[in-house]
Amino acid sequence: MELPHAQAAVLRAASAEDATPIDELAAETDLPPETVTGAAFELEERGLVVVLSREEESTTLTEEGDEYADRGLPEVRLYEAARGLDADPVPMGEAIGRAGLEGPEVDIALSNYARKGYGKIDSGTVTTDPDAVPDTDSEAMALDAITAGEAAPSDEVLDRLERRGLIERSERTERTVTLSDDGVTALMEGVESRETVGQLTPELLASGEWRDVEFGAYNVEADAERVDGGRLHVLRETGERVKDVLVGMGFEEMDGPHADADFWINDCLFMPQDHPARTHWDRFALEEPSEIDDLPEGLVSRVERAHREGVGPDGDGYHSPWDEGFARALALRGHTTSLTTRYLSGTEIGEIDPPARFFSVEKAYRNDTLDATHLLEFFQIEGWVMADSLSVRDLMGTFEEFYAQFGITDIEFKPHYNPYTEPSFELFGTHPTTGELIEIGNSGLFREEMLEPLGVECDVMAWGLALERLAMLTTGAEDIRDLHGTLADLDFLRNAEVSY
Ligand SMILES: N[C@@H](Cc1ccccc1)C(=O)O
Repeated sequence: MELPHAQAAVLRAASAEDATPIDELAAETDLPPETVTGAAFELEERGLVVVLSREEESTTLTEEGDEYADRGLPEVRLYEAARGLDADPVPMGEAIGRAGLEGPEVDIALSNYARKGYGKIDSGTVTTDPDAVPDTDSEAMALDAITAGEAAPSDEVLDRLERRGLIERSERTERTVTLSDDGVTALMEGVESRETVGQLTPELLASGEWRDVEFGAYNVEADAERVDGGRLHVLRETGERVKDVLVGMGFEEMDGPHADADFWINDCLFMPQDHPARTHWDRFALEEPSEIDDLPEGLVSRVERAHREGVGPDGDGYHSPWDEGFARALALRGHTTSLTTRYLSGTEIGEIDPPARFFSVEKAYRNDTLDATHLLEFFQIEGWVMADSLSVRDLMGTFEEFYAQFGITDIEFKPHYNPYTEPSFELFGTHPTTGELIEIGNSGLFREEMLEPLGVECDVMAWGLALERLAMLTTGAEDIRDLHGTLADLDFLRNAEVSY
């Protein structure tokens, strides 16, 4: 039988008794592993070998892990150094010096010391717990086992080492090749190798040689090196997708300033000036410039009147002070509803007649406490629909249609309160992995006290949805900080898929 060179070599190197790993065949045939894999699959297609694939998890030490495997974990070294000194408690500086800890190792030692029960660190001194046994430190033992290529330690220890950046775990496909009966027969009858050409070159073309050579087939299943090229950030990708969906639903995009007057951010929304969200605690005020130059005069007095007296014959205002200076103050917008008030007032693109639909996917800024579901700046999916007659059913139907585009069909609504909408609803979605209900948005029908001063005479339903929360539902991220910011998980960002 005549076979291309690589296939003939692999066939000769394979055995009928043992399953030989690709790496071994590569070493034996002096061919690159990708070529061996390709040849093995082609031989399997001819029925001459059997290729078995198995997923293997491999663990390797990082540079830092390697160093600790060699010199000991910083916290263990600190414990041993402190034990060796004749005092208890030991002055910290002395223990650190004796342990030979330098630079970042000092913090690493201190932060793991108490966690592992080696003793206490208190006002510049170190105490040692006489019962601690650093010789059996599970992390140190795991580092040793990995170095020696011994059986994998428990997942829990591996997780901790991975979080400390001491190991890297990766999955690879391990393939083995075994001769089939037909393969053995072919070898006994004799196999000759024939050269094949892997790549068409300008020389082959120019010389006309391409007419006579035999080209090797492409193997699209061969293992290839993984290359992490650049890609759009999941949030950006989700945002782009949201825009496409909304444009598809007939919405037009709004645009406007990130730093804006409180007038547009709050006063036009019938937010009383003494509302708790308007204190300096919650907003990022601008120092320079601190005030907007121009506000539309007529609108300012209509808004002031609504705040003081309410709207309509039975209207009632807030009976609280209203000050134009307060309305002029500039801040980073705490919600993108400032774009909605600008557009509804007619100052951006002129009067808007019903029916109309507008949206934005833009940043908002709040002085919140950072946690798994809150960031200081985040993207809001703002939107509103203006029509002659709208009901809560229209609002719910719009959300159902919107979220269904992302595969989310189980949103829940909860009655809520906003000074500018009546009725108001909060939206919740179920997290795909934790099963927890998370808040994904806020919505309602704008009330008269807001619409009348803006000169809007028909119904408007509106909402602000959190883009990050939508991304958490579609990607399964459990912590918003995995998506965005200094703690973002690169692996997650490389692999996350935006599902819809
Ligand atoms: N501005 C609200 C969202 C919202 C917009 C419009 C109407 C109702 C609610 C928020 O940030 O939570």
